[in-house]
Amino acid sequence: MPQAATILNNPYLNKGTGFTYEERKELGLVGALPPRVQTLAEQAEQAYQQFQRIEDGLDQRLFLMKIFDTNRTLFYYLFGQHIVEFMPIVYDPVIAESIEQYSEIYTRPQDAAFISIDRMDEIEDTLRNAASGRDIRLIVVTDGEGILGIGDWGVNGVDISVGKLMVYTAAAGIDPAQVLAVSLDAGTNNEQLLADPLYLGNRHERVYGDRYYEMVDKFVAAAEKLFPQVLLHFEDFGRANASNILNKYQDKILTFNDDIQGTGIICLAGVLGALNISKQKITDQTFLTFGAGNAGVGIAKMMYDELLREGLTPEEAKQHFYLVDKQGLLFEDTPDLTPEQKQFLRKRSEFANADELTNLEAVVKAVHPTVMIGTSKQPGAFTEVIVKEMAAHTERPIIFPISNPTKLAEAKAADLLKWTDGKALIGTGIPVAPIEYKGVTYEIGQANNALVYPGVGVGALAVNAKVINEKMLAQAAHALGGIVDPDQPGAAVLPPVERLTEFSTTVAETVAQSAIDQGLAQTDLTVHDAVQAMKWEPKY
Ligand SMILES: NC(=O)c1ccc[n+]([C@@H]2O[C@H](COP(=O)([O-])OP(=O)(O)OC[C@H]3O[C@@H](n4cnc5c(N)ncnc54)[C@H](O)[C@@H]3O)[C@@H](O)[C@H]2O)c1
Ligand SMILES: O=C(O)C[C@H](O)C(=O)O
Ligand SMILES: [Mn+2]
Repeated sequence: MPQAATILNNPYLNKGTGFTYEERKELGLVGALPPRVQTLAEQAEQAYQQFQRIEDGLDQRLFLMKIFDTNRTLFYYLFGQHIVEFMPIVYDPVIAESIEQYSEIYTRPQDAAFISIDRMDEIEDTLRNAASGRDIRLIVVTDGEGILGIGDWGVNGVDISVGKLMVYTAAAGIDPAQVLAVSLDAGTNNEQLLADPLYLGNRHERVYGDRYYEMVDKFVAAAEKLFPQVLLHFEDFGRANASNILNKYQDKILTFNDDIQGTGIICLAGVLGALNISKQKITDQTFLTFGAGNAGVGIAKMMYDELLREGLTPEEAKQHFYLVDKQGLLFEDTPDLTPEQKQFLRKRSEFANADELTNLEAVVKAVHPTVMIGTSKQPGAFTEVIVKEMAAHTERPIIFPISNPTKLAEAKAADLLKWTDGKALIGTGIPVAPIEYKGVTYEIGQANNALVYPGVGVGALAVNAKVINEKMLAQAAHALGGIVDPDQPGAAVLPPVERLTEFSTTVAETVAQSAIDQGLAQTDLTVHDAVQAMKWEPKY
């Protein structure tokens, strides 16, 4: 291929009209671009004007992806300038639409690595080819089985890996040339995809069990071999596999599961922020988690560990938790429990009406939660009756309906404020604009793991941490909670997305310091220098 085309088609190298005349001469680009040389700021302004002419969210995303595909510096410059506006388009909730339509609207692989369970001998080549000589430090991998709350989307799920990585760079500044999105295609049980002639993944049912774990093992081994300093971020795996994978690798390699641990930290941070506002203690709270899957149990575990750190015994701490799933309140004799759910079961003898506790309303009446978190994928499950019942027994109910995307949220923030007369302390999965209620402007915290995983990952990478452990995660949660101004009327329980880059640095430094303090870091740099050294800036 002639040199001009090679450069102009490489998004890591291409500056488009940003190439100076000298560069054009040097690189063999003379005449291959319109004559005018633009600055990055001018290119961004032109792109933003085009963006503003597009109305539909998915079309806006496709436009931004076109820039991502052609000029990654321009993409991140633009993203950095419009972070609040672009987050819901590049990431959740619009990313859900792009995943559902991935095969139909596919144009480019976006540098992802596509691993197939049917070709396990090609795993190493796959990673090597997708990396194309890049020094990979961060992989976001998904098998697409539990995409947000929308279920099994097979290979289409790769978009969540691409999207999560975009947020990493925008928030914590990791060099986009050092990241790799990976799809593990074990098949899909999504009938719609299996019947879709355009579906781009393996057209067979999902493989579980030994062969599945053999694929994961081979992927992990190949990734560690090719990229010895890599962090493996697992995203949107199904409930049956996610914890098994985490438990298998978390003490051996640098890895974490975002849905279990990232979500746990952001919810702990949100609860700490809420308690700063209500001036209450975490040890006085009663936690109800509705939807006890990856996120739900991960959240309960993070809160439970916090109660232990506050000095409660395991027995005392457990008394603060109630898990509710499809079966209702989870008891010791409830059928079909997952191993993770078994950490937080209740005894039927605690209740006079245990057999009636098969739905959320009955459980809320019986246990009077002060913190209620929704990770159930059941839209509208936090009804007016339930929320009013909760609010009748606690001054400032902490309510986080965080199922994604928008259509799956357990409640809308505006309704929660109305039903509790402005008392609810709210966290939502997707961004929500400020809400006026009785003369107060309520800022709504976004309890989405995106506010915290970039800092955690980059902090761990910055000091070459050997593992990511509970202590680092807890300290990350506290670092975020501390950024809230609790005395402002209508204050949010979490810091605003417009300060994402600032608090991602705080989280990164906290995690890096924690790794050093625990003797788990491998660096000679100071924390500040190490985190700064990870930072890539979009500039020519
Ligand atoms: N805001 C965030 O940062 C964040 C992070 C992770 C997950 N989530 C959201 O949480 C939701 C769950 O994700 P996950 O990864 O835990 O999925 P999961 O499949 O592991 O868990 C979902 C749980 O909900 C339960 N459930 C299903 N129907 C129910 C019902 N009628 N009543 C009660 N429980 C029911 C399932 O049995 C399962 O245990 C998704 O919508 C996801 O988008 C949000
Ligand atoms: O992707 C998100 O928006 C958050 C979370 O990881 C989820 O699965 O919903
Ligand atoms: Mn997720």
